[in-house]
Amino acid sequence: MDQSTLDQEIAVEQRHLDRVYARLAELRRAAVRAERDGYRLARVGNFGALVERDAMVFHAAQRRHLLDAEYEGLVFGRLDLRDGQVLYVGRLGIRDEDASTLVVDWRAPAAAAFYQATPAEPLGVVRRRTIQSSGERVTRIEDDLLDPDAAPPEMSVVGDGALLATLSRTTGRGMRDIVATIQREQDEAIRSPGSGVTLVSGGPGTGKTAVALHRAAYLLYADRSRYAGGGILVVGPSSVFVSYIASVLPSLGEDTATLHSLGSLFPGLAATRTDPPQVATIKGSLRMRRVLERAARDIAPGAPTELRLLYRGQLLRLDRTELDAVWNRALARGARRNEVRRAGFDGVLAALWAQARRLGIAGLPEQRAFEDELIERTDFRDFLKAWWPRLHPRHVLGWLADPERLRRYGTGILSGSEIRLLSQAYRGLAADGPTVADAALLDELDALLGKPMRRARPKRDPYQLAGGVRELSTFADRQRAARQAARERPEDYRDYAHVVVDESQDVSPMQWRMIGRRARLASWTVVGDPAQTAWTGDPQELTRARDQALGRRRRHRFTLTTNYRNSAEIFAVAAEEIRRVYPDLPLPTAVRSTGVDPIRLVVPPAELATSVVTAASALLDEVEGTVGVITPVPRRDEVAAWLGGLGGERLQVVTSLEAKGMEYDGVVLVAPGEIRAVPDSGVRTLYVALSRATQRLTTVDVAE
Ligand SMILES: Nc1ncnc2c1ncn2[C@@H]1O[C@H](COP(=O)(O)OP(=O)(O)OP(=O)(O)O)[C@@H](O)[C@H]1O
Repeated sequence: MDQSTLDQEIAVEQRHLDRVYARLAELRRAAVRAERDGYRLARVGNFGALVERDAMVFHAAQRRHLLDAEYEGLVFGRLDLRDGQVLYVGRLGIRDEDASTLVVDWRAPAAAAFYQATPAEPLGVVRRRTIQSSGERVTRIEDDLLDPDAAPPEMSVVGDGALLATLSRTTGRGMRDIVATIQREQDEAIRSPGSGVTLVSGGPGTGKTAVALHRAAYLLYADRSRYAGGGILVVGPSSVFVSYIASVLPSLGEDTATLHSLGSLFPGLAATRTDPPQVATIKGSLRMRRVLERAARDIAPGAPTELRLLYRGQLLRLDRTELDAVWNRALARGARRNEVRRAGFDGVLAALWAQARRLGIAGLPEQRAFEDELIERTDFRDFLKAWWPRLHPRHVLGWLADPERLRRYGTGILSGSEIRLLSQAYRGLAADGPTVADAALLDELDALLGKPMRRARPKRDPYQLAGGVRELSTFADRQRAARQAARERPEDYRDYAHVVVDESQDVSPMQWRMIGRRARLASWTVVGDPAQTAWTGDPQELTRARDQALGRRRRHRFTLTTNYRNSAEIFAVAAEEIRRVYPDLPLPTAVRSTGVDPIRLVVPPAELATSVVTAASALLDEVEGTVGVITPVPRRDEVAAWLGGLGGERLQVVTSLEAKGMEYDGVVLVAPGEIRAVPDSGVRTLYVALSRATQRLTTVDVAE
């Protein structure tokens, strides 16, 4: 391919891009005009005009926001079809003044061929072109000739593959969007039906996360009113991971999805602390539900065990047995304790009334008046509050820190050694706060305790200012408030229209229940890789819990087979590791080779610190992007201290568990032997850690 042909082809695409950006500028001006007209309308001053203005300004502002957000790389593809038609594919659809199509949205059916056409099945596409640009300038084009027989003689074909070019680029701190280079098997999963459950599996680096996020964007495009209305919830394993992927959805023009880590799904919690694997396994087991059921019905610590009241000179007394009888009656048949407090109180009043009658107290009024009299008394009200307090799940979780209570709740459900382990783990609860696994237990307790009866607080209206005027001062405020209103749902919102679960192999049975509570009306996308699981509990229990959450919805299965992340040299090391436990596991194929083998160091314990620091500095010099230092869980803080602030923003220290789903250009893996030695899940966790790097991997092991 000579330079002049390439220049000519680039010039052709530049002309189209110029037209698109000129049209974009026009559309943007129109949006600004609509906003201005909206404000003018406000001067009319009546209420109807104000409401109309709100709507007009909001839509215009939204449109303008979208046009601004999608500015970079707006057009990234071109299809030359057999019938001579040319289609441009981009981040959003744009029409010319005469309604002819300038750009097709990548999610539209017409754009599907861009991702699905292959030489074996060209789907009417003769040439597929990927266009890269910077600002408004075309910088590079790459072609695939899919149907040579149908190509007109003057058609030129340039470049040597957009995919590999994208893959060799360095990574920033966030995940990149791959909208220009989505591959066919990925596209099929992205566009699978919105209903039911879409299950996507595949080895490390096969694009499961990328697919899940692009699918969320696709669903929002395909049926905006349904998915933006109900909302899409994306659940990832850790907060490190959630901040890593958070950049992708806005870059796809979507900021309406809600992202949560497993530790932040329970309202008001942002747990990042993890438990040792054996403890996490106990906390994740469905048996915990039965343990929590017992706790949720138990008397609160320090609650009075009898009631004594002096009434008109006579002692009224309910002893423990009588109180327990009232308690059990009120809590019969699965009633939820916070919701039946009133029934408990009524039971106490009824028992006292019966006693007063038996005692034949002189001047006893009617039952109603007797009860009113007691309820007025502070000592009686204090008793009720202490005997049947309104409980938050955190209170009840806190009871598990008392070894005697835990033993009582766990007997016959957990083994003696499990109770001891759990008891030890909960010793730190008050000081360190709940762990990630506790989030699911809090959520379970919330379901068991029920909602306390409270008067509902009026919901805040983002447009409402003091004095009841629906007004906002500036345009920026209005835009921010409107976007926030779309995203901000009540803290315990549960009616999502779609739920995406990433790294699903690490969701414990109790966590499946927690997610399931938010997905009763939802369709699902579930992505994961069983070979990367850290779960060490009963696999059947895990399947059962997952199936229960997913219900009877129809399942659509997809498998991804190409590893786009690791160089072939790096993935070979990871593959060797996982083969120890799964000799026959089908593994993905890594498409890219760097010609650089990973470095394996083994050093005496005293030299570990200096070796890790040296290796990290070397990688910071060698790669342009990020370096991850992955450590065994107990060593994280120690290793972070060795490294000080080395590398600044470019370097991140994470544990082998936090590394899940993450990606770095260079990885230093500290003490892989210690990660492998963790019972049951060690090899799988090491496999995850070994498959995080795109360019360089150095492992630093400790000599025995
Ligand atoms: N079609 C593609 N074009 C370009 N890059 C891609 C493509 N598919 C995936 N990638 C890149 O490959 C890397 C791995 O993708 P991703 O993290 O989604 O994989 P994963 O299957 O979730 O991995 P893991 O299971 O190891 O966490 C990312 O950098 C992603 O951007």
